[in-house]
Amino acid sequence: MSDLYIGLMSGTSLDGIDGVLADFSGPRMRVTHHASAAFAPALRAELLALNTPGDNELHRAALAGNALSRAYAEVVQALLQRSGLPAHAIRAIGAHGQTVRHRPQEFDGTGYTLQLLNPALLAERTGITVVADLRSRDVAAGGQGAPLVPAFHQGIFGRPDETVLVLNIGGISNLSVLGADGRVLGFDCGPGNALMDHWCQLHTGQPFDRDGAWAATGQVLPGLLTSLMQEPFLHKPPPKSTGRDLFNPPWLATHLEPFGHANPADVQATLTEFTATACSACVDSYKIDSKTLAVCGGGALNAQLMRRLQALCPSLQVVATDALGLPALQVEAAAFAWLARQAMHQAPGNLPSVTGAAGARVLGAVYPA
Ligand SMILES: Nc1ncnc2c1ncn2[C@@H]1O[C@H](COP(=O)(O)OP(=O)(O)OP(=O)(O)O)[C@@H](O)[C@H]1O
Ligand SMILES: CC(=O)N[C@H]1[C@@H]2OC[C@@H](O2)[C@@H](O)[C@@H]1O[C@H](C)C(=O)O
Repeated sequence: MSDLYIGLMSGTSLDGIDGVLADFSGPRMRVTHHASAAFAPALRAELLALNTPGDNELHRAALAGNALSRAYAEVVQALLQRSGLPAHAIRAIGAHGQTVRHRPQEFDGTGYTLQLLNPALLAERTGITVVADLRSRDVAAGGQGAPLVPAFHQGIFGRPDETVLVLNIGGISNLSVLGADGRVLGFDCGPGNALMDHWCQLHTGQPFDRDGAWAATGQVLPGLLTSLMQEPFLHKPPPKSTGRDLFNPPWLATHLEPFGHANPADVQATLTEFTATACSACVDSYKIDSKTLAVCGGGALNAQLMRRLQALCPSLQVVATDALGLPALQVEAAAFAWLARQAMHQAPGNLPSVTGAAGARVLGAVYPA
């Protein structure tokens, strides 16, 4: 049996799907192929709409899950084509799905986390075993169900001689603290790109601020930054996770109200500074003997954000994970390939030290080929 897995991730940025083909047969996992696909505009709009309560949600969510699964299957086909491998060479696909609600430990004490997908359709279309719904078991065990990547980060980036810090800046940002002694912490820091993307789309028609070039033309508004930083989530101790349920356009609008006539470029500069400040505050509490802050996710490509992170973390060298051997845009998808492998080996995928779950658990539901 091969030791090849596919990981598929579509995250809170809602920009599209990242897929990797990962080979676990050597001493270190190796990504051999990467493919990505932007969402079709109608699918993106529907997934975004499904993040908030609306009419006929169950039906719409089921159809969006089907459409997403077809789009996932196309990314799988692209990976197979690029690698020249047949479907049966792949042991399993780890498929994240699209988070549309994330409310762990709320309401009835357990809460829920919901990633849209039709894993049965994905297995049917690809002929490959699918591992999906990778967060629910951790939530059922009293955990946050997120972040799940720290255990994978430890295997790839951990070092015996320093505490390595890995910051993922997707729609939401999360930090992994990889202790030299093998202990791992991790939690969501708060905003990543989601608010910046929303503001950029609204005022420039572009889906994101390429390289942070627009933000770089603005001036940070100190009053707005102070107001944004007062969000209670940012001051809660871990374990903690968040999402678009909190950091969304209405949340931003409330904070913007007193700054009604602000220059849009200044607001973009402030949102970029907000992400950098919220992340650097997390880093500050955990940097101990660290020398490097390794950044992954699309935020690593935002040059202005990276400059601001470096300015706010002067004792660390801020680099994209590319410098450590895994390109920033491949890390999350690779983590879901690893999570699928864990599930297929009946091995735990979560870290109770990160999510707060009652114990280590095998994550995911398996849909055989
Ligand atoms: N060249 C670039 N310049 C600035 N920002 C960029 C660039 N490329 C990507 N991004 C940002 O990265 C985002 C995508 O990041 P990523 O794919 O890591 O997010 P995600 O996986 O959806 O989120 P999450 O980690 O929260 O699940 C885009 O929406 C955009 O904001
Ligand atoms: C519920 C959910 O989808 N959470 C995502 C999201 O995107 C970033 C951050 O919020 C993180 O907690 C998580 O993703 C990564 C892959 C994780 O679980 O580690």
